[in-house]
Order: sequence, then C-alpha cells, then structure tokens
Amino acid sequence: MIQVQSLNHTFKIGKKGKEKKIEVLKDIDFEIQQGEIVSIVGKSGSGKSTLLQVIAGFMKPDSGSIKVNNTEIAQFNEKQSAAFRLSHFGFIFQNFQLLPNQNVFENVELPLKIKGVQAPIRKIMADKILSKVGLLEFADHYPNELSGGQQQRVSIARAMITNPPIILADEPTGSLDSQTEKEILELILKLNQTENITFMIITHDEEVAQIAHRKLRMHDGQLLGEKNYVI
Ligand SMILES: Nc1ncnc2c1ncn2[C@@H]1O[C@H](COP(=O)(O)OP(=O)(O)OP(=O)(O)O)[C@@H](O)[C@H]1O
Repeated sequence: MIQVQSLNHTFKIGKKGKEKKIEVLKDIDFEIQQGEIVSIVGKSGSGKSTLLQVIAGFMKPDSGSIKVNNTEIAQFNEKQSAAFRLSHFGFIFQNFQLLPNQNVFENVELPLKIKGVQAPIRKIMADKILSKVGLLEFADHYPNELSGGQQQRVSIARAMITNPPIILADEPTGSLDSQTEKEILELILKLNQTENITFMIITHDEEVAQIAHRKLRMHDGQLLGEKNYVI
C-alpha cells in the first residue's frame, strides 16, 4: 500500500549565504501493507514528524520515491498533493486540530464539504461515523465543551469520514492521560479490525507503539528495521 524508497530530505537553516544543511531523512526505505498498524518510534528530533509530513505531501522530499497504491506521489505539486490527500489519507494530531468555532458535527463533516459532497449525504455519513466513535449525542457540542479523549474521538471521526485507506497519526495520545490513552488506542485497534484502516503512528511512547503489528525506529534520520529494533 505504501512503498518508500531511498527517501532523503534536508532542511536549510540560517541566513542566505551562511546556510547550514540538516539532513533529516537519510535514505529511508520501508513498506506498509494494507490493514497493518505500523508505529514509528524515536527520540525527539530524530525526524519522525518530517517523515509523516513528507509522506502526506505537505513537504516535497529532496529525492526518493513514495508510492501509495502504486501511484508515485513524491514529486506531486501542491494541488495534486491536496487532491491525493483528500482521497487517501486521514490525519490525527496530538493537539486534535479541531476548529473551535464549529461544533462536533461541523468539524466531522468538513472534509466532505471540501470534497463537494451535498449536505443530506454529509449528514448521513457524519452521523454514522459519530455513532461509531460513540459521540452522536455530542454532535452539537463545541470542542471546548469536550474532554481531551472526546476531542480526539472527534478528530478520528473527521479523519475517517472520507473513507481513507490510511490514517497518519502524529502522537495521537500525546495530550491524554493514561486511561484516556488506553481508550483511544482501543478505538484505533477496533477501526483497524472492523474497517481495515491502515495506520502509521508516530510516537515516542513505547506503550502506544506496542499496539502496532510492526515497530520501526527512527534514529538520527535513519529508519531502523525490525531486526534492529531495540527498546
Ligand atoms: N521547518 C524546519 N526547518 C528547519 N529544521 C527543521 C524544520 N522542521 C524540523 N526541523 C529539524 O528537523 C529535525 C527533525 O525534526 P522532526 O520534527 O521531524 O523530529 P521528531 O522526531 O518528530 O521530533 P519530536 O518527537 O520532538 O516531534 C530536528 O532537528 C528539527 O529541528
């Protein structure tokens, strides 16, 4: 489903003429199969978020190949990336990234609105997803009226509403207490099993990593395979 080959990315920092280059992704190779949960763990600054951003098309890599369902996406322009994202990726972030002045229902239906889906269909789909994540009765609540775990459920519902084959999650439980973390991880496992959604989860939390079928480790811009995985 996702095949990444020889992926490299460098950031340039500092003033023009005196720029310093930081190699953040170094020759990354890996594959994710449909229906897998893969976690990518590593210390702060090892390049995990950059890898996710590059796969999602928010940043263009310097070189290398990213194939999703056999489509080469590494050198897509912004418009192509945005269209591809909408139909292939859902996102979950540590800080939920919900719109504060939109209620739960409006936050969840937003990707469908962007896709141009008509209101009555949006309503049916959003209600269905909200009941899957156990939040139907909170549809008219605003994000600041919800607990952290509930807000993350809303963002999971929003990630799923377009039926993406893969969800990219960056520290999905990073802002949650341990009981709520457990509930969100159970929800991710349930969605993986019942909907066959593939998850790539970036985390520095070994407990989160444990739910994955496969664990990969980022170290200083390099991705170490399972054979090299040491806790
Ligand atoms: N936009 C940017 N410009 C310059 N350097 C950047 C930029 N974004 C990230 N970096 C650098 O790239 C390296 C990897 O950052 P990245 O955020 O990918 O790491 P991470 O493993 O996700 O860390 P964390 O767990 O703290 O989120 C760091 O040294 C960071 O300072």
